[in-house]
Amino acid sequence: MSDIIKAPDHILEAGPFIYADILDFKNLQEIVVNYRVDWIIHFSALLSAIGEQNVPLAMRVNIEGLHNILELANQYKLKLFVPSTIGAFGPDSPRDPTPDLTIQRPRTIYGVAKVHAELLGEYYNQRFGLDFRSLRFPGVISSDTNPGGGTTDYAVAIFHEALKTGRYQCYLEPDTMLPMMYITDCLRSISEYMELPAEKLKMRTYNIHAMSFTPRILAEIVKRFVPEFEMTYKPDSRQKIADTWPMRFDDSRARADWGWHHEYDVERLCQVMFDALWPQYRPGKQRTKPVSKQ
Ligand SMILES: NC(=O)c1ccc[n+]([C@@H]2O[C@H](COP(=O)([O-])OP(=O)(O)OC[C@H]3O[C@@H](n4cnc5c(N)ncnc54)[C@H](O)[C@@H]3O)[C@@H](O)[C@H]2O)c1
Ligand SMILES: C[C@@H](O)[C@H](N)C(=O)O
Repeated sequence: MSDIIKAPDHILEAGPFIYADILDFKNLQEIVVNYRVDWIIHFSALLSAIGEQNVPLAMRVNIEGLHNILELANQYKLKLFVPSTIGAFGPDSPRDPTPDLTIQRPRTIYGVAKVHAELLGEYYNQRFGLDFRSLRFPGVISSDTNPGGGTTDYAVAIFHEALKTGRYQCYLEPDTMLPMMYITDCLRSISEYMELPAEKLKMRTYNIHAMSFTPRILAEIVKRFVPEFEMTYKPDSRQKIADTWPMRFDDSRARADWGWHHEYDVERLCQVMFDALWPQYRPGKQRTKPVSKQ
């Protein structure tokens, strides 16, 4: 694993970790040679909301960085995975559901860079035979890391705030529906997809889906675990982004072509998030049993 930031202890304990700046092509070459790299999983990016706050940096990291990674993968014949996103669609795309192949005119630099990555990766695949693979992910939810500056961050922050303060002020309107996925499904999708023989793939970029919910729906479930929880709403600039994104993803092609299936729905997601975060915020405090659905 690599990054330009210092890794927390649990990452250092999990395996080798090195500094790598995706904007430094020579250093990337050194790493590939010295560590005998044969696959690249290219996660580095500025997410949608933070990208709008610093467009020049987002262009460098998300576009120039991708160019380096593609060139590197092609030069050393590496297998390459680049995640895409619901953010690769825009207001002109069908939103409920959004199919794999449709109009893509995103309105964020993040989305524009992801469409660029999808197209360039597919071009390198056809032109040079590069084994480029991409999955378009919903908002990914995990208890391991803090939200990274995306439009879907509320669906992570809500769990921390519910346990920490019993309150959360949501920056999206209560009925804004977005596709989401639990991290375990996300990571499993990458490993299953990357292991597939190339002949199984009819496309190089697939939508994958797990669940869709609104802030209101999520707040109602959170309340079953933390009965005192209260959510208020104060939409900000992220609302404008969410309003242009898919509400539900049509992932039927991933399901048909290579057997994609999700295992976590919103109920199970809440269960695992509270299982993981409860001891951190309420150590020694008896876990309340979730109130069952009315
Ligand atoms: N989190 C989601 O909901 C989601 C959904 C769809 C797709 N994705 C994609 O998954 C990937 C990872 O997302 P995330 O949520 O972990 O984002 P994140 O913001 O948490 O992580 C991005 C990482 O990129 C690193 N980075 C920034 N500049 C760099 C540089 N010059 N060189 C090397 N590393 C650099 C940052 O230090 C950071 O650790 C992104 O490509 C994102 O588009 C994420
Ligand atoms: C959806 C995804 O790409 C990211 N979580 C964002 O909101 O920007």
